Amino acid sequence: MALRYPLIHFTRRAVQPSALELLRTVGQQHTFATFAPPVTQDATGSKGPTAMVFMNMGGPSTTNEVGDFLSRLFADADLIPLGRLQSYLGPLISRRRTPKIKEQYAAIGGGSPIRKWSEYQSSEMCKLLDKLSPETAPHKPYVAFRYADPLTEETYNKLLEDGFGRGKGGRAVAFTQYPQYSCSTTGSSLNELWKWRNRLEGKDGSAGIKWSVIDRWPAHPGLVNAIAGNIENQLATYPTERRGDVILLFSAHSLPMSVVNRGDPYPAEVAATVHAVMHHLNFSNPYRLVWQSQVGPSAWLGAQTSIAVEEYVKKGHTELILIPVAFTSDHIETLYELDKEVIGEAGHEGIKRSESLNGNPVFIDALADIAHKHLMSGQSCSSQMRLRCPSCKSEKCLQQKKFFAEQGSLL
Ligand SMILES: C=CC1=C(C)c2cc3[nH]c(cc4nc(cc5[nH]c(cc1n2)c(C)c5CCC(=O)O)C(CCC(=O)O)=C4C)c(C)c3C=C
Ligand code: FES
Ligand SMILES: [Fe+2]
Repeated sequence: MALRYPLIHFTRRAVQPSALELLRTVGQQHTFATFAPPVTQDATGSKGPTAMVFMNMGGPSTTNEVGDFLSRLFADADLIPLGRLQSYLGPLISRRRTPKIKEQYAAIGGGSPIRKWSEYQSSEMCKLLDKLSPETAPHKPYVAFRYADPLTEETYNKLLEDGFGRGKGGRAVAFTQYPQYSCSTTGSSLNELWKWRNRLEGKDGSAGIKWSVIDRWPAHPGLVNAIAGNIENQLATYPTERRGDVILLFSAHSLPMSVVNRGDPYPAEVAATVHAVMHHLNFSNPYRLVWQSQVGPSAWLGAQTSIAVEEYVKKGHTELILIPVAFTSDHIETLYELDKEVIGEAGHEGIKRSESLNGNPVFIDALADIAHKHLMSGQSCSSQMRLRCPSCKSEKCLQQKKFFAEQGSLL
């Protein structure tokens, strides 16, 4: 069998809180021990508490966690299908890849900031949501990662300890933090959530947690506004007379062509984000969407970000802004791949990057609005999520989608 992953070549108000402020805020999160167990309706008319579960891939918080992170990632057949050899090849590839990736995390400060940002974003969003949606308050923030702590299993157990499910009912919203849906990212997180739901609550799930899913939000006006604000901030650093000629290079994590050809919705949804941002900016600048972070020798969706920058420089374009568009916080692919490799190696001071969303208050308002609209809609998931990829053969996808769709109306 051919080895697909051969052993190792393999704003507006964008004021970011300081690390200290962050710690303080996270420390002030609602402590759930004080919450009453879920009820259908309390004396104030609230149907809460409502658990708001932020789903994402996660990342190693320290370099010591890189090995475990990669071994979970290469064990995920929804992301990297290695067939019957998965349990043999996955650990082998991840072990061989660990030293290189460890160095990259060391170079960006010793770990991924994703946990810190996810905890901050979810707790800030819940505070806003308590005001926007008293009917479903209080809202309790949770984070469930696919490959790093807190893992989905741990978070599901926490939900049960906190009085949701197992005969007590209660409502939880699985809120993907990937704005654009891919079966390799959000799909994988939902498969994992569904797996732990079956293992920890049993398949019949009588008075189990009532789940609904926010499965995509690629063109939400708040997301668009936050990305556009960051671009405008960076554009303002160029001289006025040349500002309109700066190339805007939107960059998203690529997908293997096998996933694209299966009919994955991600490329079209990323393009929808880019178009909405450019519309918001009144198409002020020339732009392109390019794709980064290809791994291994198989064919991936292009044009590749690093090559696009090199080629534009060769054509004499040395003023361009790279814009991360498919991830909501910093990670090695912004801080290492874009900043150190692509921009660092290009060696032109006119080549810059717009900020990631991180703690941007415009973005946190957007999260609250997305969640509020979802809670008011009563929908268990979007109609788009009910449809499988045309060439999907996965029984897991079929059952998972059926489960979430059958949660029915939540009003
Ligand atoms: C929306 C974003 C992402 C998509 C789509 C995605 C698909 C995808 N990724 C791999 C393989 C790897 N990804 C790795 C790291 C990684 N991936 C994303 C995002 C998406 N991936 C991020 C943000 C990160 C970095 C996390 C961080 O904390 O910094 C890795 C591990 C790193 C490495 O070994 O290079 C692999 C491997 C595939 C195969 C895939 C689509 C099928
Ligand atoms: S792979 Fe897309 S629905 Fe199964
Ligand atoms: Fe990835």
